[in-house]
Amino acid sequence: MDAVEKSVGNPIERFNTPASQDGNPIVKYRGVSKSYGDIQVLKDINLDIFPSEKVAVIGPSGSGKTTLARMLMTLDRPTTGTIEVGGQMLWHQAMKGKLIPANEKHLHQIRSHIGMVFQHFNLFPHMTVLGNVTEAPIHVLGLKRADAEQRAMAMLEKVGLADKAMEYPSRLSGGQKQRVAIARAVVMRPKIMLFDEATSALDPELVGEVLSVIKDLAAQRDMAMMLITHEMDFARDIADRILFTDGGSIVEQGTSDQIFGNPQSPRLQSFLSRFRQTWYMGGVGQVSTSIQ
Ligand SMILES: Nc1ncnc2c1ncn2[C@@H]1O[C@H](COP(=O)(O)OP(=O)(O)OP(=O)(O)O)[C@@H](O)[C@H]1O
Repeated sequence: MDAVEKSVGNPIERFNTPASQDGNPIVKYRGVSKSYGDIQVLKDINLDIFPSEKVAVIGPSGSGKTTLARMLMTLDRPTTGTIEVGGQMLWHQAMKGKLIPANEKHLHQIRSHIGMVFQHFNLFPHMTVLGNVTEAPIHVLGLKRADAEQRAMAMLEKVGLADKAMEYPSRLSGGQKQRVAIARAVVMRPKIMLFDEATSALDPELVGEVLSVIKDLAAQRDMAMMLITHEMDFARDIADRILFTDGGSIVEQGTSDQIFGNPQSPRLQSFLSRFRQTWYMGGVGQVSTSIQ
């Protein structure tokens, strides 16, 4: 056991399953670890996320937040441990301790339950906004074009971009592109949406419009969300539960009042004090609520 592991110990857990949940998590991580060569990036993660629960993940740069999400997106595989989505295993333990993927058809089906929004929007530049949002409903869900367009227009309405349906991405602002990316993911009606620093690549004046769309979706939609963010106020406003990661472990988790108002672990206290300092140093006219 290395020095970091010793100091981590068991996570500080002050989170009880909400009374409204039926006890069946939509996502289950069990003993998930990830190493790149000799470097252990995630250490024995155990995590349940419940239907419609909004979970924010905060922590210093390099603490493993994105890796945690990449495993769930099936973009990368755990070195050990298992992850289930909707009761289905993403990766199976195979002989001699090696992990093998679920078969392609199975993975494809599970992936359709997971929506993802990244820092970079990755829209198809040669398609209109409407084309971007209807692509997956037509080709993955097999909807008829007219049905897909009706569903897509309703989503574009929700993100405030119905009037841009026939525009090409190159004619949109960064904030608008990210709202299209959100519409494109949510139109699939996923069981869980992952947002990985969805506003980090945006100019500061465009951040608010994207956060506000995500907040609206969180309030209206009966789907779970995992939100990796450096925006502390956003995490506080939106999350039912906040996870603090450091050194590849979930060090502490709780409600936003617990995490921000009464942090227990010295590492979370130190992380938040840096944030408060950044906030304070933002000074007049530019109050920064994010840290890197
Ligand atoms: N493909 C890879 N090969 C080697 N190391 C990697 C790889 N991907 C991530 N890492 C390392 O894993 C650690 C965790 O990275 P990760 O991106 O999950 O952190 P993070 O908390 O999301 O950071 P940030 O807030 O800066 O995005 C980092 O030290 C990173 O350098």
